[in-house]
Amino acid sequence: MSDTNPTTDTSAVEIHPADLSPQQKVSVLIDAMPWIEQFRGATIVIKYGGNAMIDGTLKRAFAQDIVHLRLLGLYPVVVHGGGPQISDMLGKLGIESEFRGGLRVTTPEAMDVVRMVLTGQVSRELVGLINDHGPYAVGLSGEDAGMLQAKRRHAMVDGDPVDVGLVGDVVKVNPGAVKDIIEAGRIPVVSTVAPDVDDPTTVLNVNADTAAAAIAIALRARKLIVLTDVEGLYANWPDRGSLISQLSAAQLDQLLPTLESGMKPKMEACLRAVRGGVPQAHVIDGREPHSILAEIFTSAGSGTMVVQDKEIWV
Ligand SMILES: Nc1ncnc2c1ncn2[C@@H]1O[C@H](COP(=O)(O)OP(=O)(O)O)[C@@H](O)[C@H]1O
Ligand SMILES: CC(=O)N[C@@H](CCC(=O)OP(=O)(O)O)C(=O)O
Repeated sequence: MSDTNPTTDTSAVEIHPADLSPQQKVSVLIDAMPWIEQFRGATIVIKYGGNAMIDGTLKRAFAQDIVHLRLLGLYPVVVHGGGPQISDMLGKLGIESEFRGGLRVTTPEAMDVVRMVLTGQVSRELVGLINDHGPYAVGLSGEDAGMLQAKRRHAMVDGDPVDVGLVGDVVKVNPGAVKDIIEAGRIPVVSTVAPDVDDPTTVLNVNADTAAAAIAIALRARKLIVLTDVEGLYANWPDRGSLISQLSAAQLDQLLPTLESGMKPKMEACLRAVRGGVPQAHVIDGREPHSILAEIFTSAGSGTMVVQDKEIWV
């Protein structure tokens, strides 16, 4: 593969386990073994986007995959979003909601709702779904044990900075609390609200993709996996034939200015993670049941993988 052309892959095969012969089942296991061995003991940060939380079946499959990772000896850390859920609640409460440059304009009134929905609704639901399998999940927010600190930021619209209210970027991660939970054999589920580094009594709304990248770097994770509602990154969105299966950080750097909001923070997060020392960052399809397992434990992988510049696979 050339240094400038990311690989594209459009193949999608749907097979049910009952359709496999015993020999095929054994080949699947044999294919998975080296990956299980390679990632045993690894911390994997999984960002679960609000748009990927489509229905109960998918959410249960997600929770099951997270528990499978733990049982196979990996250390999953879930960082969740909840943009659509926040918008729904703001709508129900009659509070106007607007995005500028991909960030929600967050008034103090809206911030109360963001915090309530992320920590009191989305986190509780995910913790409950994971704990259906055993007492694994512990929910915590960026406010707990000083885990995250954020600095207020602007959005960029047509090259100009625009005020978006109580919105921040993570500037400091103290991973102690998350590590304690992992060491206790449990699964941290993180909500990305964070105290303002310049005024700790104020809490800021943080984009969950970029927060997940910062957490992955601080935990020295082996992978950041971002689940969303498309197969991965398309070179020519919305051309479904242009899915990129892998690209280097340098290739992504070149592509970033061409990307639209939605995918832009996700790919910025992947770039930040890889440049911050995370060996691989992935964007995968959260609408596909068990796409996390397909990504980690199959040779083909799934979605789009961003790797360090020297690691591009041919
Ligand atoms: N180049 C691209 N490749 C894939 N998706 C893209 C691209 N550009 C824009 N998008 C949009 O980005 C969306 C994913 O971002 P978003 O809606 O913020 O997801 P989430 O809630 O999972 O964080 C996709 O559904 C798609 O509409
Ligand atoms: C500043 C900002 O825009 N914050 C996001 C936080 C939630 C989020 O990122 O959720 P998804 O991953 O589901 O998009 C918001 O208020 O929607």
